[in-house]
Amino acid sequence: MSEQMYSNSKLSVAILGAGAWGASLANLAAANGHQVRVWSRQGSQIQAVLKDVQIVLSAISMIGVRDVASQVQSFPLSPETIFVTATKGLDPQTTCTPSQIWQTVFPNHAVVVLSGPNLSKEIQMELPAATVVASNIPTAAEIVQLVFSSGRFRVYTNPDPLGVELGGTLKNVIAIAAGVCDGLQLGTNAKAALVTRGLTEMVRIGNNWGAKTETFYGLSGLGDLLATCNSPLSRNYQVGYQLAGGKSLTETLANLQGTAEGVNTCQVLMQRAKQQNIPVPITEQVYRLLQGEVTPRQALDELMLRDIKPEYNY
Ligand SMILES: NC(=O)c1ccc[n+]([C@@H]2O[C@H](COP(=O)([O-])OP(=O)(O)OC[C@H]3O[C@@H](n4cnc5c(N)ncnc54)[C@H](O)[C@@H]3O)[C@@H](O)[C@H]2O)c1
Ligand SMILES: O=P(O)(O)OC[C@H](O)CO
Repeated sequence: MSEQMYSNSKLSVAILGAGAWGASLANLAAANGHQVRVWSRQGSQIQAVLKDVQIVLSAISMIGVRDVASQVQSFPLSPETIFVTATKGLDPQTTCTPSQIWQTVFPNHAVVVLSGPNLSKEIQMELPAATVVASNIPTAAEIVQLVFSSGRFRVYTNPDPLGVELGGTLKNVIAIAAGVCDGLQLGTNAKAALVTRGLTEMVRIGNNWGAKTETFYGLSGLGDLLATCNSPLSRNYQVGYQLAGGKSLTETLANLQGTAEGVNTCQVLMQRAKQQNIPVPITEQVYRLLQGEVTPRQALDELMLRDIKPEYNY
């Protein structure tokens, strides 16, 4: 496949998942003149949506990715079909990322990760935004870049799909902590410290996984961390904010519109951090808060009263 071949052509795109993010991405591709079909488990037959498509984009919540990938596997697709994953989560059974699941199920296809500071409500309002598409196969990322790029959605390519994917996934846990920080009215200094040390924690986990440090300082890492930690539109931020206000996790999730992936991601991360011996103090306090083991104030004290140490181990 070549980018040249695709640059002026209108592609056939299947979007799996008709939630907030799937619908927004469908609108962006359709606005560029591509033929877009959307599938959701409540609606049309998956077979009809997949027929003759060149791109399959998944915006399914993490909980459904493995099942949907194996459903897709039972239908014939051209070997040229590119898979794009826009899910920000980790598989609880294997700790795999969504792209690792898609690549395992479709080992001979190109897989592209799409991730960035992309609060879907703002994108639906046609406000300007930027994102990143990353793949081990650069031409596949370039094709996906062309499908979604427009005057209101600027798409960058990146050669580190794991780093791009982990940035979008790990920041959700820090966004829960940021919601707690604002809910407790801890101030701007505290928030700056939390987000900065949160980024350090993301880099530490990402490096252990094999991702590149510099990717976390780009749009899909720092960019998405800033967007999610500073916006009440973020479901993950909302979870932390409600917990700080004294609501239980069950009550908070019952009233939440859409998916807050950070809740599940936090459990998976703790499991992996323990196995790999990675220090993750913020994630650990978010985990204990979600488990009901500490109050938001106790979690804050635990973080502040750890042994003092250098900022970096150079
Ligand atoms: N909303 C955003 O601003 C945004 C932006 C970027 C990335 N994301 C990521 O995209 C993913 C989806 O987010 P969303 O906001 O669209 O969530 P949502 O809750 O609005 O929609 C989730 C979609 O996944 C489907 N789904 C859920 N469980 C399923 C299952 N078991 N089998 C099949 N389908 C299932 C739902 O039917 C729905 O179509 C999440 O991983 C999220 O982190 C969201
Ligand atoms: O609503 P959230 O917390 O899932 O965040 C949405 C996006 O990930 C922001 O980029």
